Formats: sequence, C-alpha cells, structure tokens
Amino acid sequence: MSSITEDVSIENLSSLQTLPDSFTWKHTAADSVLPPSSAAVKESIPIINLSDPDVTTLLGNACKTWGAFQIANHGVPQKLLDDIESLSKTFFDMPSERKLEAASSDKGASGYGEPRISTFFEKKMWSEGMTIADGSYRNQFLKIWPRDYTKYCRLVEEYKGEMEKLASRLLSSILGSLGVTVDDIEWAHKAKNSGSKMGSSVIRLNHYPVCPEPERAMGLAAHTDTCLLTILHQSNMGGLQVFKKESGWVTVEPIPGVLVVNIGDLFHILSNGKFHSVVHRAIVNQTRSRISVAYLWGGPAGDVEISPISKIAGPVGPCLYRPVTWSEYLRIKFEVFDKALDAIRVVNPTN
Ligand SMILES: O=C(O)CCC(=O)C(=O)O
Ligand SMILES: [Fe+2]
Repeated sequence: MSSITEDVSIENLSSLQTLPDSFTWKHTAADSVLPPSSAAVKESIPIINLSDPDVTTLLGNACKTWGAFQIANHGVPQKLLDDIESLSKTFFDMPSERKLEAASSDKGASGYGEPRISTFFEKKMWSEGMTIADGSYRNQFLKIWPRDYTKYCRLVEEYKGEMEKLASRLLSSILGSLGVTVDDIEWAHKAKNSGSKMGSSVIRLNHYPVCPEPERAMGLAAHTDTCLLTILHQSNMGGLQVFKKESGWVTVEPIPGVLVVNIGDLFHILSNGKFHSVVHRAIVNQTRSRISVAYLWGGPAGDVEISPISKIAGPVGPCLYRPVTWSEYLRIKFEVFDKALDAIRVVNPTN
C-alpha cells in the first residue's frame, strides 16, 4: 500500500484519476447494486401526491412497506430547492483550503467534514459534506463568505422553516395512518401547545464528486437516519438507494421537484416497530458529480423519554422498546451503530 493513498483527503477527491486503496470497498454479492435477476419489474419507492384525498393511507402503506417514499405537491417552492442546491455547489466548488476553513471541530457539529458514520467503516467514503446543526454554521459562513454571509444565512433559515412545516405536516398524516395524533406523544404535544420547536433539526449538504471507479467505491455507506424523518432533496443525478429485504438495493430515481422522505430510528421506536427506519446509501458515478441536501428532523431535547406511543403499543401488544432519552439514544447509536435499535429492544417483553 503506497503512502500516497493514505494521504488522500476528501476535499481533494475531484482531482483524483485513480481510486486510492483507502477508498476501495470490497463489495460482496449481498451488497450488490443490482436487484436480483428474478425481479421482473424494476421496483421503486412510492411517489405520493400530498394533495391526494387518500394521502394518509398512502403514506401509512409506504412507511410499512418501504420506510421511504417520494412526495409531489409538497408546497416547498422550487426556487428554494434550486437556491439551496446552488449554495451547496458554490460551497463544494471552493478550493480545499477555503472549505477547510469551515471544518467542523467535532463529528456531528456544524461544519465541513467526512460523514459522521465514517468511523464505523474501514474504508473511506467518496463524499464530502457540510453539516448545519446549530448556530455555529453562521461563523463558518462568515469566514468563507464574508460578502454573501447574510444572504446565505437567510436562505438556510428559510429552508429550515419550510422543511419544518412540511415535516410537521407529514408527521400528522403518518400518525393518522396509525390512528393516533401528535397529541398522543407527550413531548410533541407540549411543543405544539407552547409553540416551541419539536427538537433538533440538522441539514446536511452532501457532495459526491465524479469517481474514477464507481463500482468499487461508496458514496455514503448503508445506514439508517437517527431522527424522526428525513426530507431529502437530490439533484437530478441519481445515487440514492434504499434497501428492501425482498428486493435488495433499489435506486430512487430523481424526479425534478419531488422530495424523498425516509423514516428514521425515532419514528421506528414511536411506532413500536410498525414502521421501519429505512436502510439506505448513496453510490457514485463516473460522469457527473452529485449534490443532495438532507433535512433530518426530530429528537426532543433534555430529559424527555422517548418510547413507543402507548395507544399503538398498549392495546395490541407489548412495548418493544424501552424508554430512552434522545441524548442517550444518540450515544448508543454512535457506539453500536446499526445495532442501536436492538440495544434498546426489550428482549422478553412482558406486557
Ligand atoms: O445523498 C443521499 O442521497 C443520501 C444522503 C443521506 O442519506 C444522509 O445525508 O443521511
Ligand atoms: Fe441518510
């Protein structure tokens, strides 16, 4: 293994002509990009028109079957989606030194860097990202964009506002499919009544540069999102794949103006496992770079305990997950990663 390969860092990926060893993944058959040949029809996650009179049922079915879906007629202005995408492009097109001025001090905090999940994988991922998790992104924007700072901060805040509105609307409808409401979740009910935010939200700008050997690389490795739900805007370049037990990896083809929604671990817990947080990943390609903007929503702050909604779990069966605070769950997730839900599962539920 040459030492050159080990020096490669993510801010320089675009300039590489060959795939360094540290970025070369050993894909196994189970990990195949292609669905099994027996799959006669090309599957895809449901596309749901939010104005459909049956929207609640459609959302419920999609959450049960896939843990992911696409939404049309969502009400987020196209200009806002275009603007956040071009902010992302402007950022990732900057020279490495400038991007590094916005480097995050800590994994998970605001700033530029590798995906947070990278610590769980031996090989490096072919992507770079900018996390907007708390107010400190403003200082980073000020450093890199002294002239456009106000414009870009305003854009981020507007994006957050629109996404939060949409996420709340989705939450209500999806809960409706289970016969419950936001008021059945104590902490969400309190937040709603006091007019305060439901909890944390994080925006992650992802960039997947053109890759010399995409079939041996990985843009973002398989994971579930650690939140209630994620709303993802992907540029017109595909790369997102969701995992379905019966089918394997299924590509989510981008449709202009349509957003992708993923069910996260927190929704999995609240629904007592009726909805599954979807395993997904991003692959890369040889011809065009790709941008995605993920809005990860939910997770109450403080000492609030999260547990399955009693109306869902109670009457029909035992609670499958023990109560856990958001900070405890995050700690568990970043210790045991894909075993986090198992770690809080009640092994022998006694009703
Ligand atoms: O880029 C994508 O399509 C997926 C991004 C993602 O899964 C994430 O940011 O958590
Ligand atoms: Fe994700």
